[in-house]
Amino acid sequence: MATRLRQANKKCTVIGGSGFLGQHMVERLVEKGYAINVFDIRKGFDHDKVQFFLGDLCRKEDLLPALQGVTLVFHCASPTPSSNNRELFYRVNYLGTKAVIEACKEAGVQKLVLTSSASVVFEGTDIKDGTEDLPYAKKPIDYYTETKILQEKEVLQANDPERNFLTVAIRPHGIFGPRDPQLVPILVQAAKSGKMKFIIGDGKNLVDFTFVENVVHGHILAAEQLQINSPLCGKAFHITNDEPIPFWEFMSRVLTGLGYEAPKYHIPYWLAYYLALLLSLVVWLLSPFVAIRPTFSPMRVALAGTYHYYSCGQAKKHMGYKPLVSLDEAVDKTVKSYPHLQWSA
Ligand SMILES: NC(=O)C1=CN([C@@H]2O[C@H](COP(=O)(O)OP(=O)(O)OC[C@H]3O[C@@H](n4cnc5c(N)ncnc54)[C@H](O)[C@@H]3O)[C@@H](O)[C@H]2O)C=CC1
Ligand SMILES: CC(C)=CCC[C@@H](C)[C@H]1CC[C@H]2C3=C(CC[C@]12C)[C@@]1(C)CCC(=O)C[C@@H]1CC3
Repeated sequence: MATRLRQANKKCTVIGGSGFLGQHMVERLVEKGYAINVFDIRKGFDHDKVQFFLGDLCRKEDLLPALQGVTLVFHCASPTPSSNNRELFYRVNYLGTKAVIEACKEAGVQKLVLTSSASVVFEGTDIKDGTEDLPYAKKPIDYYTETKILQEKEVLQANDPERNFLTVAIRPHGIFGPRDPQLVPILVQAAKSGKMKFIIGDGKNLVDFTFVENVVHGHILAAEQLQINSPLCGKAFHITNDEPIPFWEFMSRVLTGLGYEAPKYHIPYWLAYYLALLLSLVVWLLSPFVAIRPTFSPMRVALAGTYHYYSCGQAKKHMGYKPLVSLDEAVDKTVKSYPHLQWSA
């Protein structure tokens, strides 16, 4: 009987479990002895200890079978930020998250851990050691962030100890690591096409890049510490590597690690920003005739040329969080995991 209860307590569902973060979450949860359901629109991998449920999280009837007998749900699904599809972000991140909450309540789930994003407070201007009490961005930098704000608010408001339904949001920033389909592949693509020659601004702006295993650790700690009356209930927590690094130093380390040249010419921030604005205007004017998605966008210039690093003091205090993998080790592991992206003459 005791074993059955323990097993039920360790059964969880990872929504978005086929994605980059989701798959790393699943691997760690398996190591920790959890029984796992993955819910996703696609099957990203195979694992004999994982049960897959394919469906759209916007549909409660798709979700319910994946939540039966489950006490804990991690929600780390989202359309990819680069899709820039307003309607899709709104539907999946906002309406879909409402469906997740309803389905969790209906299925008797007790804990919901959302993967939010530190960018919910970022408006394109400097943030140094930002804490969780910064207000949500009034002018979010893109549609993705706009709907991450709506999503986070919805999840935190759903916290309801009286009905034994507890929620918490984790706000990571700049997740990287093996199998990331975004950061390293986009950078390498840019380097290959000769677009990584310029440092935007003076190159001193500090940014958080967070190794995926640390992000996973933060999520699991949050889930395990989320109890009635705990300070986690209905709150958001930054999870970072706690080692902010100049944005361009990080880019250079990844690029040189893979055998590409580091950017070396400086371009003033304002010039880069206005060039990117001009380029988006041209892209917009041409949009009836041709669809172009430029690497160089005002949003990316803002991410690359401003300070944006966050304090994870609250996670340390209330969850006992401490990054497991240092930035040096993390960059090393990441670079080694992309042998196919190494420069070759
Ligand atoms: N990658 C990063 O640097 C950061 C990511 N985040 C958040 O972390 C979470 C995970 O991100 P990644 O793993 O990088 O993204 P990803 O794109 O690798 O994974 C997202 C997963 O969600 C699934 N999904 C999308 N729409 C769905 C739907 N309608 N129904 C069911 N599944 C659906 C996708 O199939 C995919 O497997 C997201 O919520 C993202 O907003 C937050 C901060 C930074
Ligand atoms: C810090 C953070 C939130 C990182 C994750 C996002 C990254 C996937 C992109 C954010 C800024 C992007 C960017 C480029 C590549 C991809 C990012 C690092 C460029 C370096 C690509 C080449 C350029 O034209 C400049 C871009 C600046 C921003």
